[in-house]
Amino acid sequence: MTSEAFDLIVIGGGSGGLAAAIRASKHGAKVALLEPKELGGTCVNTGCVPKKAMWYAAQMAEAQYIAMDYGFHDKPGSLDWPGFIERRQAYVERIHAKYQQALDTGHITVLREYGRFLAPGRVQAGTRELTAPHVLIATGSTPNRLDKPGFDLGMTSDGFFDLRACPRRTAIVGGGYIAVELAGVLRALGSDVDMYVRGRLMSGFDEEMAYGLGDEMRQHGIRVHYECQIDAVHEKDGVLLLDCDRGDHPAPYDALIWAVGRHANTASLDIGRIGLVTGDDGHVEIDDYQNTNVPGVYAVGDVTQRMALTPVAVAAGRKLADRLFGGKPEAKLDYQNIPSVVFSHPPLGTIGMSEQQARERYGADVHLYKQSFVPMQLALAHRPITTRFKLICVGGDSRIVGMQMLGPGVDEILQGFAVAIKMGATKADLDATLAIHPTSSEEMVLMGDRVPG
Ligand SMILES: Cc1cc2nc3c(=O)[nH]c(=O)nc-3n(C[C@H](O)[C@H](O)[C@H](O)COP(=O)(O)OP(=O)(O)OC[C@H]3O[C@@H](n4cnc5c(N)ncnc54)[C@H](O)[C@@H]3O)c2cc1C
Ligand SMILES: NC(=O)c1ccc[n+]([C@@H]2O[C@H](COP(=O)([O-])OP(=O)(O)OC[C@H]3O[C@@H](n4cnc5c(N)ncnc54)[C@H](O)[C@@H]3O)[C@@H](O)[C@H]2O)c1
Repeated sequence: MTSEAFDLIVIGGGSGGLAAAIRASKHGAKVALLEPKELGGTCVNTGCVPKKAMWYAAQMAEAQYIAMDYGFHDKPGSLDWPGFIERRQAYVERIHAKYQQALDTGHITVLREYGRFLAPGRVQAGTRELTAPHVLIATGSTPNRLDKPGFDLGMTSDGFFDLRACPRRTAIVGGGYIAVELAGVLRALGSDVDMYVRGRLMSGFDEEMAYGLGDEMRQHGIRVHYECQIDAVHEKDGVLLLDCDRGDHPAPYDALIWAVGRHANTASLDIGRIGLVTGDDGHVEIDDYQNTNVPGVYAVGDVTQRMALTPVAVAAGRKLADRLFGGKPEAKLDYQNIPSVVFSHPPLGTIGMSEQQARERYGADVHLYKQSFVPMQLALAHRPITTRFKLICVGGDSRIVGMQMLGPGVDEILQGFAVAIKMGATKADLDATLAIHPTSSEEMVLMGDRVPG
């Protein structure tokens, strides 16, 4: 086996790995990147990008009904699903090409192979052996399936992206990001959707917002079954039947989607050889600087299970490259106040703490401001989707420690407020900002008195 020396070996060409490799090459490092599949990883190929494309299609489907309410008399049409998938895939391929170009510009050696540790600074890639003082694990995660009878009859989010038509009736198991997002998309595109949720929707999110989302999803025609587990799945006459622990006998389905979390991709890495420490659920343990327990071996992104979001993987990868090669020995990602949007129907935006987390940390010092309203666009259409804004504040100066929003448009509203919160904004800073009228976002700077309690 020939051996080639690099400054950095990156294992995984998804969001985190690409960001680290490209940034390190800009700092002059000689980099090898290992990726056996398409460039871009989960986000580009089976995550954010195709998901958002489907979400946009779903928004278009809904807009047709709003347009009819406004007096446009055309009948709503249904999506040319295969045609749209082609358009979606063409967009994804443009992203692949852009990544390839950036890798070429950085003179990064790309090997379309799985990486496997031979020793801490030695990695096998097919028939080649690579060495480097620094190795980054950025191998991401894979969707879970539960281990119960008939469970292989269902698909995961990966399978959803392979669909070539809208299933007539869909069951979704899970109540997290992927479950609520796919439920909203499928419903809007014409599927009859049931959700089976072990506890509540979006656990870890602000409870009031999560139940608010459940209410809106119900209004949207999605049946949400709370505190319900599926024990087995059967196929009969071409349809899927579920056994539910509550003894219900749900209707037959054409498709079943498992959205029950993801596990870290470490199996292919042979981490036993280097004594890498992983957590109970298999994720790679890291410190604040993305160091693992093995000197010279780092990890970023979903494989660490620390806020499994693309911008987090990207920022962690870039900070690490800056620290190792960019003369910034203290560079690290600040994991506080990371904004996130769930592309549900309607979307849910969050930054900072939920009310429950704030009360646990600050007790009686927590106070709230709330606003709810029907957005003008929908009031005109007689579609009473309620937008909910909630500010979670602490202290005499009402410093904002959490901002929660649920409603149409919040996916684009949150980012600007996230800047303010990162800068330490107080309620008085919002009050001092003039409204942009008439918008939904203006309600965030027009909130009245504290909510009692
Ligand atoms: C359906 C869905 C929707 C999502 N939507 C959003 C969203 O809207 N916004 C958002 O911020 N996040 C979203 N996410 C999460 C986001 O996709 C991930 O957080 C992000 O892709 C993580 O990047 P990563 O680099 O850690 O891993 P990945 O992007 O998964 O990349 C890991 C790469 O490593 C490769 N690999 C694995 N093992 C090896 C090996 N041994 N050798 C070499 N290569 C290997 C894999 O092939 C893969 O390409 C979504 C995820 C899903 C599943
Ligand atoms: N818009 C976005 O930014 C976006 C979108 C999709 C995914 N993501 C990221 O990807 C990650 C993975 O998404 P996800 O939806 O798979 O995970 P998740 O952690 O958000 O949700 C997992 C769900 O599965 C349920 N679950 C787990 N084990 C179960 C069991 N044994 N039986 C029944 N239910 C069970 C949980 O209760 C939870 O409702 C997310 O945490 C998020 O970080 C982000």
